[in-house]
Amino acid sequence: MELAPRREDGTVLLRMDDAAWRLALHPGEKDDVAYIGWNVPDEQSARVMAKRLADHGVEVTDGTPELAGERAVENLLWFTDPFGLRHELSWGRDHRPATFRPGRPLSGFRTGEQGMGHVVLLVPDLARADAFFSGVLGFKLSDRIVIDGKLQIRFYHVNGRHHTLAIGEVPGVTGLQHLMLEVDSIDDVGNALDLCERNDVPLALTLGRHVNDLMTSFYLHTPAAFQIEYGWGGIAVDDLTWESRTFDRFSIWGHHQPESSKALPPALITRIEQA
Ligand SMILES: Cc1ccc(O)c(O)c1CC[C@@H]1C(=O)CC[C@]2(C)C(=O)CC[C@@H]12
Ligand SMILES: [Fe+2]
Repeated sequence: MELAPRREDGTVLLRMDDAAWRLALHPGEKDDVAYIGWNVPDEQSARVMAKRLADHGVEVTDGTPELAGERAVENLLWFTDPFGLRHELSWGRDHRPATFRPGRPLSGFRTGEQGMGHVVLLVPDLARADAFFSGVLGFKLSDRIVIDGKLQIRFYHVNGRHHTLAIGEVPGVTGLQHLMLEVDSIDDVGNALDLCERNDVPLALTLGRHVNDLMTSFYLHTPAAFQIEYGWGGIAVDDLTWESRTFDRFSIWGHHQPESSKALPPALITRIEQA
């Protein structure tokens, strides 16, 4: 990623394409996800969503000019999901054509119509999450993974990307499990693997290929209690013809947990609910 100028409060802004920035790292007391930004086409789209949320008893707050400036968007509104995670619906994102300079010459992220990538959230109640994200917000189911008769993960799309949101159920846990970033070249995945090895960045899962989106990827531990999945070659879905499927495993091959990773703090998950 490319560093944008650092803010006075210490916030680090990272660029992946010609958007002003895509990822913000804020200094804070604890490792947590402060907000998840969802860019929608225009204010009208956001208002339609706000009405649906309000009809379901969810409090929706309008952004302020200050907040919009911080997020580099025309404006936004925000709400919290049933598990307390903050989501922001924004429109009119600041765009700087032909300004992105990748850190490595071959690099390029697959964003555009498929957005920034995907997030995987962990929640204690997947049925409740599905009622909210699918039932209220309109995320479309792509696939499910059921292992040993137990539903584990639901994958949702909102554009051509196979999943922009996936949700796994883990009792007592709420938070961001990983952020997936997709690159245009398999060589970038290999180069990133080499860089992790050279810089002692611990892998969470080795190179592998997923059963559903056919993404070839690996997972690394960030210092901030979530993982990054770095991948290439995911399939696109066409909403008009897509039929959701159910799988009994995560991967076609690979995605093993390295021995060295087993010694790290378990899962490194952001937010553990109080009993
Ligand atoms: C199975 C799968 C398909 C596509 C993806 O982009 C993807 O990240 C995954 C893996 C999801 C992930 C995992 O492999 C390890 C166990 C995890 C962390 C969970 O508990 C929820 C998400 C799971
Ligand atoms: Fe993923």
